[in-house]
Amino acid sequence: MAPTIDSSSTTPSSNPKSTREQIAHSGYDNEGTAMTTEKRQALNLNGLGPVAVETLDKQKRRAMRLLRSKQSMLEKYIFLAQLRTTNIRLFYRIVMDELPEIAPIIYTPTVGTACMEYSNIYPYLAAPGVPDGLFLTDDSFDNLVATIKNYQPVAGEDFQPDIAVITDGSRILGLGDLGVNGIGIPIGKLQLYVAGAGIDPRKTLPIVLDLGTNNDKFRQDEFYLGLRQPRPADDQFYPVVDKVLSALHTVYPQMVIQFEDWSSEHAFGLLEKYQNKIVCFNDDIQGTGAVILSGIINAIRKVEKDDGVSPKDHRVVFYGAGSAGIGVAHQIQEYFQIELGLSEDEAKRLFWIVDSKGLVTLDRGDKLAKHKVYYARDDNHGQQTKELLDILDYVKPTMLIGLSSQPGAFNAQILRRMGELNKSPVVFPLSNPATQAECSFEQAMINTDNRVIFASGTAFPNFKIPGTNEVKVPGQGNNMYIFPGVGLGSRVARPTSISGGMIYASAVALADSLTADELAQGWLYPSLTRIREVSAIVATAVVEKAIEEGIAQAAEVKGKSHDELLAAVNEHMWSPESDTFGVSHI
Ligand SMILES: NC(=O)C1=CN([C@@H]2O[C@H](COP(=O)(O)OP(=O)(O)OC[C@H]3O[C@@H](n4cnc5c(N)ncnc54)[C@H](OP(=O)(O)O)[C@@H]3O)[C@@H](O)[C@H]2O)C=CC1
Ligand SMILES: CC(=O)C(=O)O
Ligand SMILES: [Mg+2]
Repeated sequence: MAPTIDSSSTTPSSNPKSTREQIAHSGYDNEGTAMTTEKRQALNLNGLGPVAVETLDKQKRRAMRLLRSKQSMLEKYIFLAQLRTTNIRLFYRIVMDELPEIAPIIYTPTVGTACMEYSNIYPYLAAPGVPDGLFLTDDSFDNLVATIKNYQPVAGEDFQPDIAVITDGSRILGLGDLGVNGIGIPIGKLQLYVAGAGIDPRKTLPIVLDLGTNNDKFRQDEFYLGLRQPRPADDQFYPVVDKVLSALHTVYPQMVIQFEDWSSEHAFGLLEKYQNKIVCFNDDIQGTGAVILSGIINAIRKVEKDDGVSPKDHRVVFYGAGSAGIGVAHQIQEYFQIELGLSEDEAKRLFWIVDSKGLVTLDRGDKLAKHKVYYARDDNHGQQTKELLDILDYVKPTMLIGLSSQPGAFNAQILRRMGELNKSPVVFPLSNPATQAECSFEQAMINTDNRVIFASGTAFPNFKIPGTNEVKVPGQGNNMYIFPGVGLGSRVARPTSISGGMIYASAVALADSLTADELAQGWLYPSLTRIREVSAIVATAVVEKAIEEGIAQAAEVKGKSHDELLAAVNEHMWSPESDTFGVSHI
């Protein structure tokens, strides 16, 4: 509990030092210039700042002016990170009000730069004594439990997290193995949980499991802050992860765990092992699968309406066969089976998967990773195709989906070919951050005579069609539209596990969440400015599916109508104004 303050009096606290320290060490308690004169007196802060008492809105306008004056995106990231640890309320007011401007700073693409630089900037990000993430490594079970309990973001307040995002830093966006520097990703994802789905910031737990790194450059960098050792082999890796997850589950049995940016060689195995044991999901496999299915549903509807293409006539090339590519393929396949009535075999035959060695086939001669085998083609008659252009000529796809982290892979020739093959080619270069994207929106527009149906993982600028006043807005196919709603829905329904049905329901709900105006503009995804409304829709669908499947444990959701569930979901949402933040409620 926070130090007790007599709310009926303005007498200085009997222990002013501890109160001051608490404010200095907690962005949850510090209101900065918004603190009333009465509170300042009660906390014995007289003379420790200028007299002005400001509104949150005025604080926000000043902070935005300073933020916009910063030259580089990394400086903006650092500024916001510092703001977050010194004044949480102001930070989230800004993130929520200005999400389209702030998301590219706290999330992709800048979070990628911040992770690359994390060891250089870490000491300057947080206020002294304020933890901004939990750093775990291989240890005994008892020590892990003690370390987990040691993470208390608000001094003296009982910490009961709703959601943890955990990475081992082995595949950070499309930037590879960044070791302990990967902590920036769970931090950024959880900020979107707060801004996008109203998860209480005091109930979020960002975790990096530092088991070393295979990034030689980092291991030799004098400023690198993680363990300077190679990553363990699988016979060591899996037992350590098991111990860590058991410790987390022991301390916080109700907490939802989101796996994030684990290398594909482990991501599938971990999901398979834990998805029915603990309440967890893998964002790169399932969150990405759902968000891209949602965009594809709207693309299918659009080309059917505009060009008369039958949904069953789509052929999809996946460029990239990692956790994201295969996760997306499975999710779209489910749609083809459920909504279009195709058999499993018919649906799966509409997909061609490409990895670094070319088209994935059963007779290619190499040992395929387990997650690729299901989609490996057996109808290639011995022919192996390596180049993407040849693959396009062979498959004649209607859709090209990039999850390869290969910048420029969708070059002018590839894009032109997609434009020749289709009236409205669907091209999704989804790799992150923007430096890793397979192509930009501008390139896709120019090389398809502006006919492309487009979504990218990182937001690209709008495109003004030359010689006209028409401005086209690119879609952003990023799992940030899904994971906040899945987490919130799981928090509300308290399911025994997060089922495939719940993930599928989240995708369909997102696809159906666009307004008539958004659809009329040809958008595939809703505006980010509506993220809370959209997350509530997604979360409600998740809760309803959990109830339908009989796995929801929360008694209060059972027997409720759709509107009642939507209201219950909205009631769960935290907002900066509704929070009194420890000592500030005097
Ligand atoms: N938009 C979004 O919401 C999301 C985007 N992503 C992005 O997706 C990307 C991939 O993530 P993930 O699947 O986990 O990563 P992986 O590294 O596991 O997968 C990358 C895949 O791309 C393949 N690849 C590499 N080079 C080539 C090449 N020259 N030609 C064809 N294929 C190639 C790899 O082949 P091989 O198997 O042979 O090595 C591998 O199958 C990342 O950039 C990530 O940021 C991820 C999640 C969400
Ligand atoms: C968005 C995301 O999760 C990724 O690029 O890994
Ligand atoms: Mg990810």
